[in-house]
Amino acid sequence: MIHSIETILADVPTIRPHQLSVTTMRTQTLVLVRVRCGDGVEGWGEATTIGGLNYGEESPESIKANIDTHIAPLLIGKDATRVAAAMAVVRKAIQGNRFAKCAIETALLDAQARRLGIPLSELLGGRVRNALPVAWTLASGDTTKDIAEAELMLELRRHRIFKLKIGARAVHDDVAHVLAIKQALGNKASVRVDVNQAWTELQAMEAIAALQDGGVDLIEQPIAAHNQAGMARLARHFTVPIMADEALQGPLDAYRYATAGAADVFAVKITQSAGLTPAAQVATVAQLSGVALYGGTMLEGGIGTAASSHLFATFPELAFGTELFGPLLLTEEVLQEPLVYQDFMLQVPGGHGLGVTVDMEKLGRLRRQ
Ligand SMILES: O=C(O)/C=C\C=C/C(=O)O
Ligand SMILES: [Mn+2]
Repeated sequence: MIHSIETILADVPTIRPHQLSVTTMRTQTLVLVRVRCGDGVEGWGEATTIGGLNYGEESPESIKANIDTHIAPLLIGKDATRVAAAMAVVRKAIQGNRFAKCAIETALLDAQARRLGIPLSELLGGRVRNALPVAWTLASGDTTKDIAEAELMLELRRHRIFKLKIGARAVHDDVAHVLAIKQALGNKASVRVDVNQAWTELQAMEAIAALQDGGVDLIEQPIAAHNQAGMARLARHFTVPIMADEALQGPLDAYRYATAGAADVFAVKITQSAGLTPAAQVATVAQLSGVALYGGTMLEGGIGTAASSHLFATFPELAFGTELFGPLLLTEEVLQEPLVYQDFMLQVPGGHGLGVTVDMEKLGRLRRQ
């Protein structure tokens, strides 16, 4: 049975400032959940988010408080081998708190997969691939630095798909920034943008026309998450694919977006979907409705990145790859063995459960006491 649930916060500096339209990150606060079971098996999950409360409505501190106070007590003593039943109790009793729910479900599924001696992916329907393409985000805030960084990533054969964070500057300046990078990289790389909701629909109409002409391959969440009708107009108006990210807070949003034709692509995020199971439902809605898929990140460390990789490995189609580079943005590694990134791909861990192990000595030094 479930013996204990511990939520650990660890502040890790990023390798460089990471500028989004909603915040500039210099550290990432990892939110790790450790579940220990009566049979000695333990499972891990992650609920890391971006910029405190700048990006979403849960913060590391609120996630820990709500797990410790409201969620863990529901689960202590429950049967650890019946994950769906345990999560049904949580989903019935707890409103919202999607990131917290994801970390709990991941930890329970990690433990159960370890108990069964199989990789987590095989508990999620089974993987169809062992490696995933991984994009890199250029977000230093300086066009010249971004171009140099992209050239380095190409040379290292680590990334050839680049996502540019824009929306903080004037539309004209952002467009010039993106086109300069696309110009510099040519067809050696795919260049995409993520606006993180920053534009009005009118700004998006003007900017996306220029980006489409400039050879940009994907436009992520250009306008407010609540403006579904606007996203549908943009998706119909442009040939460049429009991707929904913040708009997708679970399978019901996916269903509404798919039936309204409000996006060409869905960014699947396990935390934003409130868990691996609902994230799989988001992907199924996409597959059934002809919406393409992209594996998103919340800049998690190794635990959340591994969990996402196990789920994304089960998707029959993953037309736009993933952005599972979170650990590469951090200056400290919390896993005993880092995830393997090579030949522009992330290797989906083998082994039992998540297939990774936390370095407790390292985490002990990084965690908030
Ligand atoms: O910040 C990054 O580099 C990647 C993704 C983060 C959030 C998002 O996709 O909105
Ligand atoms: Mn995004």
